[in-house]
Amino acid sequence: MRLLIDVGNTSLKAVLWHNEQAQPADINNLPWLQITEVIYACVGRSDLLNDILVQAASNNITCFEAKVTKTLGDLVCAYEHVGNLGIDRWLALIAGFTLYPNTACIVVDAGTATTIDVLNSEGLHLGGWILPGLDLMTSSLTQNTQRVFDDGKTPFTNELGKNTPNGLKNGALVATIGAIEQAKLNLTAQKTEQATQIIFAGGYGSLLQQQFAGSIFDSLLVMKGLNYWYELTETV
Ligand SMILES: Nc1ncnc2c1ncn2[C@@H]1O[C@H](COP(=O)(O)OP(=O)(O)OP(=O)(O)O)[C@@H](O)[C@H]1O
Ligand SMILES: CC(C)(CO)[C@@H](O)C(=O)NCCC(=O)O
Ligand SMILES: [K+]
Repeated sequence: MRLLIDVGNTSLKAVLWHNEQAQPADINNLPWLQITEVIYACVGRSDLLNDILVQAASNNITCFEAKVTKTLGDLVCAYEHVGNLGIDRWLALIAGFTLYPNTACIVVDAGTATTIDVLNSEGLHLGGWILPGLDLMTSSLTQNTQRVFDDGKTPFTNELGKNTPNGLKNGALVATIGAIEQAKLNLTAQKTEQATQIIFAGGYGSLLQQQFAGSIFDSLLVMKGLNYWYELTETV
């Protein structure tokens, strides 16, 4: 089985991949005797990995760090400086491209930040945007104003706000929805015949998915991307 690790800005996530399925991994009690390789990606604090990489080395298990490259098969990165693109974004794109071949995709990863990446049906990454995540949007407002407050119980909805927490929470949600709508325009401009697949991942992915008919939420998107990255990179 494979150990897959995604180090983000808020948390480190790990799963064990076995028989095409993900199992939860307890990073304090890993089944080293059964692990065949470690594949990891990091946009956050790399020191969080130290302990695991040392344990892997002492068990003679090879570790692979996923990196962004200009191309991976038919997938082409939009960035000129590919090393600047977050590896989590690249992995989510790899997963989108592999799960929905020949389909234009908008890939949205909604965690600490919300990233929106646009991929045409040929595998060309057209680029994307980085927005503050929903919590960062609201906390930056409550922390930098005197009178904007959250009550800790108001949900995010797309309705007009009629009190301050509603205005705050819904403002963050509709800003994010609006950006996804804007992303769609970049694909219709490309005369794509097929419908665009919108794919959500991340802590707020499920909430956002409910705003877009026909879209999907995949909590394992980045992990699947890690697996595909490894398989596609090894066979090249
Ligand atoms: N059901 C949920 N489970 C986990 N997080 C949730 C949930 N609903 C909302 N969130 C929010 O999602 C965010 C966490 O998302 P996620 O785990 O995708 O990324 P992250 O670890 O914060 O980001 P990064 O990958 O940069 O570390 C937090 O802001 C959290 O409040
Ligand atoms: C935007 C985040 C923080 C999202 O996790 C990550 O993808 C990242 O650190 N990206 C680097 C900047 C970029 O993607 O252009
Ligand atoms: K993330």
